[in-house]
Order: sequence, then C-alpha cells, then structure tokens
Amino acid sequence: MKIIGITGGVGSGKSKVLECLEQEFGAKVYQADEIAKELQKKGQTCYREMVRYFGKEILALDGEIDRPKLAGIVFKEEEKLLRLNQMVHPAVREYLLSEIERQKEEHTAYFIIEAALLLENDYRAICDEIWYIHTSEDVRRQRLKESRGYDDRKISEIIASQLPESEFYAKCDAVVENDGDFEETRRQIGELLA
Ligand SMILES: CC(C)(COP(=O)(O)OP(=O)(O)OC[C@H]1O[C@@H](n2cnc3c(N)ncnc32)[C@H](O)[C@@H]1O)[C@@H](O)C(=O)NCCC(=O)NCCS
Ligand SMILES: Nc1ncnc2c1ncn2[C@@H]1O[C@H](COP(=O)(O)OP(=O)(O)OP(=O)(O)O)[C@@H](O)[C@H]1O
Repeated sequence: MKIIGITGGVGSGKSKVLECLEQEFGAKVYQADEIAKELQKKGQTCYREMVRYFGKEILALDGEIDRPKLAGIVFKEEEKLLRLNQMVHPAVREYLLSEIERQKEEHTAYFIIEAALLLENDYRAICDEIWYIHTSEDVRRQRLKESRGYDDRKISEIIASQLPESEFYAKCDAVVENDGDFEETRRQIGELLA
C-alpha cells in the first residue's frame, strides 16, 4: 500500500484532487480536518480540553464548538492556533495510524492523507511521498470568494498562518499545478501514479 500525503495552501484544490483520487483511482482518502472535526464534537477526545483552554465562549447554543468563532480567535493569535493544534493533532494522528493498519489488511492500493498542516506536523514519517497542490494566490482568492464566500481579510489571515510557497516546494516530493482546467490536473495525477 502506498501512503501519499496531499498538502497545499487554503483553496489550492486539495479536496478536489482527493475526490479525483477516490473516484477515478480507487484510493482511500482521509482528510485531517474532517477527522479533527469529528474528534472536536461534544463528548469526543478533544472537546473537553478545548473548552477548558478557550472557555465557554467558543460554544454555540447547542453546546457544540462554534467553528467560525474559534477560527476568528486562532487565526488572529499564533499562540492560540499552536495550542489548538497541540490538542487536536495527536488524536488525528492516532486515528490515521489505526486506519492505515486496517487498510493494509484490506489490500488497499493507495492511502491518501490530506492536510493543510502535513509538513508542520510529523506526517513525513507516515507518508511514502508528499504532493504539493500548487495554485497561485490570485486564483485561490478568486475560487474561495466564489465557492465559500470568504472575504479577502479572512483569506489573508489564513494564508498568513500557513507555510510560504517556497517551503512547500522545498519539502514536497512532487508538485501538482492546479491553476488551470481540472482536466490538466487529472493528467498530472495519472502521471504521478503511473
Ligand atoms: C480553526 C478551525 C476551528 C476553523 O474551522 P472552520 O470550520 O471555520 O474552517 P476549516 O476547518 O474549513 O478551515 C479553513 C481553512 O483554514 C486552514 N486551516 C485549518 N486549520 C488550520 C491550522 N491549524 N493552521 C493553519 N491553517 C489551518 C485550512 O486551509 C482550512 O481548510 C478548524 O480549522 C480547526 O479546528 N483547526 C485546527 C485543527 C487542525 O489542526 N485540523 C487539521 C488541519 S490540517
Ligand atoms: N482546477 C480547478 N478549476 C476550477 N475550480 C477549481 C479547480 N480546483 C479547485 N477548484 C475549486 O476551488 C475551490 C477550492 O478548492 P478545494 O476546496 O478543493 O481547496 P482545498 O485546498 O481543499 O481548500 P482548504 O485548504 O480550505 O481545504 C473549490 O470550490 C473547488 O471546486
């Protein structure tokens, strides 16, 4: 089983690449932020520690974590984002390691892990190779405004909290260029898996 990490800045097209890998190449795909979301639900592994650190003001009326509110806090203060990552990341990693064992037994060909923070965290030790999904900042801004209604300020805050392009290029094993038509992106994916 080949384990491939997918990373890149906000809005670079990681989810779209994942969808393609799953639907067209039969890969099993895992998104770190989706796993994190599950583990942050009321009663799950990370919930209590997050409420203890950030206080009840991060909770919505139903007692679940109010994610936009939390995003507003952590993307403005580096120290808080760091603490949040320290709470969430080990639990996500543990979940993935147990899934890897399970999928090996199922004879899965490709196990894909997508995370914005693949390089900052210790995923290199888990992945056989890491792909950087690169899309220029202008195109990402445009797509994020259209698809998610993010404004420039929110996008800038997230980008500022992520690695610079140079570091993604330096630390990844392969680059997928996703500025253009997705057909072209699909072709690059096929070549990387050939
Ligand atoms: C901060 C939170 C609550 C924001 O939630 P929200 O639903 O509003 O947005 P979402 O999760 O879709 O994130 C928006 C984008 O921000 C970027 N991002 C998310 N977490 C981080 C982070 N810790 N550091 C840098 N960028 C991040 C990603 O590109 C992401 O797609 C949430 O992202 C979170 O809990 N993050 C920390 C947990 C974590 O580390 N998850 C794994 C990310 S790889
Ligand atoms: N080649 C492409 N052509 C047109 N639109 C695209 C292309 N690639 C991605 N998109 C669109 O751009 C938006 C952002 O892509 P996507 O959600 O896959 O990014 P992401 O890297 O997963 O973002 P995040 O870091 O927030 O998880 C989506 O609406 C997606 O459909």
